[in-house]
Amino acid sequence: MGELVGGVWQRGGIGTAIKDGQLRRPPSLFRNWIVDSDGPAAFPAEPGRYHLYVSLACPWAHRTLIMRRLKGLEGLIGLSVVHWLMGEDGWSFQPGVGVVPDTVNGTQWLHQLYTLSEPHCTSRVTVPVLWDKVTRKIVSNESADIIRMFNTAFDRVGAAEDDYYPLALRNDIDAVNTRIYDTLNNGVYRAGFATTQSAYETAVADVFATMDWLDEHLAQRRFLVGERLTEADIRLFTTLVRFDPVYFGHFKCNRRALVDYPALWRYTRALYRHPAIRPTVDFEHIKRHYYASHSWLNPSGIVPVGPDLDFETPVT
Ligand SMILES: N[C@@H](CCC(=O)N[C@@H](CS)C(=O)NCC(=O)O)C(=O)O
Repeated sequence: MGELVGGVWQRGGIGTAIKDGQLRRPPSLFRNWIVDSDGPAAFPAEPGRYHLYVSLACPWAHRTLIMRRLKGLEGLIGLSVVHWLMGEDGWSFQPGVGVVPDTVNGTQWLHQLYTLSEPHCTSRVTVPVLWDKVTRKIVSNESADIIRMFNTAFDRVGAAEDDYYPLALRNDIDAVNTRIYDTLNNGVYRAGFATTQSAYETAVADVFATMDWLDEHLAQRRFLVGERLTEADIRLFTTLVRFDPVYFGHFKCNRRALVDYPALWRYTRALYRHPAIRPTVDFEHIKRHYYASHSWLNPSGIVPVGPDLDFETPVT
C-alpha cells in the first residue's frame, strides 16, 4: 500500500489506515463536479474531455465502470485499467492481462497522477479517478460522486437517457445506500482489515445482519428500490459479486455464503446477466488483487482455486 505525504510517495502497510483495531477511511481528497451547463463551469460536460482510471478488482471503481456502460459513455469518456496487483508502490500500469495503460498522461504509477494534479498533496492513492484533460486535474476520486455525475451530466452531449437516481426515489435510495455502505460495502473491509477480535466480530455481525435483511427484502422484489434498476443496485452488486470469491475467505466473512441466500443469490445472478454489467466483471483481477496484494492477510500470496460458482445459471 502506501500513501502520498506532501507530494512524496511513502511506502507502508495498512497500518496508517487502522486506528484502535478498526479500518478508518479518510475522506476522498478530490470532490469536484462535472456539470451540464451553458454558463461558465470549472468542469463542463464535454465529449472526450474526461478520462476514467479504474481497477477491475475494486468494488468502488467497479460502480463507475458499470455506470459508464449503462449510460453509454464509452465513446465520451476514455478508460485506463491498472494492474491487479497493488504492491508497495500502490497501483501501477505494469503490463498484464486486462491492463489498459495510461495513454493520457503516460504514468507508470497511479500516485504520479495525483501529484500531476496536486504536486504537494497528502492523500491515499485510490481508484477510481476521474481526470480532466483540459485543466490536467483530478475532478474526483470519489466513486459515489462519479456515478452521480455519469448519471446526468452528459445527457445533452450523447449519453443514454436512462436515469438511475430518479427524483421520486432519491430519499429511499439514499437511505438504502447509507445502510448498505456502512454495514456491507465497507463492512466487509472492516471485518477483513480489523486487527482486534472485537472489531472483527462487530463488523461481521453488521455484514450478516444486512445480508439477512436484504435476502428478506429481495424475496418478493427484483430491485432494491422501486421497480427499476437504480444506483442502489449497482452499489450493492459490486460487493455481492465479490462475496463468495473473496470476502467469505480472505476477509473472514464466513458465517454464510452468498449462494446460501436464495433471494440475494438470484438477484446477484440477474444483475450479472445484464448486458451492461457482465462485461465489467473480471474474476481474475478480483481474486488475484485481494489475495496477492494484502500480504499481511495472506503472506503466501496464494490465490484459492475455488469456489466453483455459476453466475450464468439462468434466473427463474
Ligand atoms: N471513497 C473511495 C474509496 C476507493 C478505495 O478505497 N479504493 C481502493 C481499492 S478497492 C484503493 O484504491 N485503495 C488504495 C489505498 O487505500 O491505498 C471511493 O469510493 O471512490
